[in-house]
Amino acid sequence: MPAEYWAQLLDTLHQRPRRRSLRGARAQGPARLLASVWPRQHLHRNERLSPLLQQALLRQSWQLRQANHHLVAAILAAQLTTDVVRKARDQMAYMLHHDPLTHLPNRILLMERLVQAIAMARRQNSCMAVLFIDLDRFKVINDSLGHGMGDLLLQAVAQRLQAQLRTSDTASRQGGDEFIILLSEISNERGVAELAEKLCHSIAQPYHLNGAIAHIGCTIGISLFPADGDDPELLIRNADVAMYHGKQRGRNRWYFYRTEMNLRAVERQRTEADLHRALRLGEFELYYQPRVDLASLRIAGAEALLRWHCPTRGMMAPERFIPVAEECGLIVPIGQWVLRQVCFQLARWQQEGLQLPTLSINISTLEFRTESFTPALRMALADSGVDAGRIELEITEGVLMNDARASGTLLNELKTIGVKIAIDDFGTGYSSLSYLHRFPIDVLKIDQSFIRDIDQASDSGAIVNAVIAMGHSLGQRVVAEGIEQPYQLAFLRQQQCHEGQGFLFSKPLNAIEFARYYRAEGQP
Ligand SMILES: Nc1nc2c(ncn2[C@@H]2O[C@H](COP(=O)(O)O[C@H]3[C@@H](O)[C@H](n4cnc5c(=O)[nH]c(N)nc54)O[C@@H]3COP(=O)(O)O)[C@@H](O)[C@H]2O)c(=O)[nH]1
Repeated sequence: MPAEYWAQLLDTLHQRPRRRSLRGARAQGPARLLASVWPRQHLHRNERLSPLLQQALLRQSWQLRQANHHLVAAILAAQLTTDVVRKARDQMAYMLHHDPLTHLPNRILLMERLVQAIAMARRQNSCMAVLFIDLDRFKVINDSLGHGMGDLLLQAVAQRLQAQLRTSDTASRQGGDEFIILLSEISNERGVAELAEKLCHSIAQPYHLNGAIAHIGCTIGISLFPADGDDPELLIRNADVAMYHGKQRGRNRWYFYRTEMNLRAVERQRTEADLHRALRLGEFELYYQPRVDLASLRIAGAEALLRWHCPTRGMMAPERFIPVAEECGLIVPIGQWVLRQVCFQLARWQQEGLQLPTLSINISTLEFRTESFTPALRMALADSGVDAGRIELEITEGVLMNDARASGTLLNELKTIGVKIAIDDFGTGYSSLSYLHRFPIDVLKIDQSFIRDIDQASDSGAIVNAVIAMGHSLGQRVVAEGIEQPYQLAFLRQQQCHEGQGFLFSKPLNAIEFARYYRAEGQP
């Protein structure tokens, strides 16, 4: 055994450092070395170790090896534990930074990368882009095919997005059907536009999901650094504003952010706040547009149309505020106000001897689907004492066909109340003819776009003819909207369209003007 071995062994046995005293002895061989540290009686005269000591040393040596093995095992165990901990830590970090469904980076990771990309773009005096992507009509897929299919679709969309990007770009999912892409190195707007176009095209290709085929589009809003913002939040917000703006224009397209869009968003918020006040302070008024029986040219009824006397912005047409009211849910209390107002106006006119046969009301999707709708209608009818048969509810095709089964149930309930049902803007939406036949519908109102282009030779003329013929055969009254010209009236009368409405007869009038107009026509 080398002297060093024995020296280490003795160090271990005595558990104290002996380096100083050993230094000199080491050079002289094991016996000298031991003699320097070990009591003299354990050495033979020829300076060999006594058997007793040899045994003790071997035993200690063996114990030391055992101790070493335990130490190695402990180190290995510690190493294993560290690996498990590291793995768990890595997994947690991954989960914290990624969307569990698509495995794309989530908002946290995107924000980190945005911060880095902005810093880099600043240093290099370069540009970058943020693309806010929202799927069009994803809810319809989710509702019709189920949430499982919806999840598969989102995963497929994530893959298609990633397939179009470079490794330096980041595609992230924000939740729901919203994705954000960070393009960290862009040369010009044109390149971004081309990529956005490719993304729209790719997303719009059919999806084969567990045997079903789904179609979906997307709307993309784009903001650029540094032109549209110099921090992550602002870039995302402006891309979102551009996307939101796009949703209202035309879907499956991309839109660069423009400052005016933000003004529009601010305007929308202001409208929402003002609508609350309008309801509270009674700033709404109903106007009435006569509906004329085209055979006799006598007034057969009227349509109630909402107007808002906004103290700061003047008279507001419904197109400026109904979409906002629908989005924020205020259309429900506004609609209930309209219902009561219409019923009480009819009752008032009746007391004044004005016998208007029918008064129609526009009903929005949200109102129609709200549970309080039929109770509110019943109450308005009961409180005003008006005959339900004189009230007509105008509902669009879209409202009816979006959950046709529930629509059928609700329409039947409305029929038991006794009100009439009209399909508004007929021809512009999607209707299944079999449902049209089964639903208890009294009136089809042909959309004014067809009347505008009416002409014996035009497609619109052919469509109008077909709707009139269908109405006749299904026993439904057909009303043409937007009659402005005598030739349109002549065409409709020739085709035996039942009723018409439009500026040719009268614009919408307030209640006093309407009563005057009605009496001037010589009607009771
Ligand atoms: N949920 C509710 N929606 C409502 C209510 N009141 C109105 N609306 C919705 O707003 C839409 C627009 O209404 P308005 O600006 O009043 O326009 C109506 C008419 O003024 C217009 N019209 C009528 N005749 C003509 C014409 O000859 N030419 C022409 N260019 N426009 C004309 O059409 C509108 C009526 O259309 P319709 O409802 O399809 O019969 C309105 O369409 C409602 O959707 C409300 O109380 N609640």
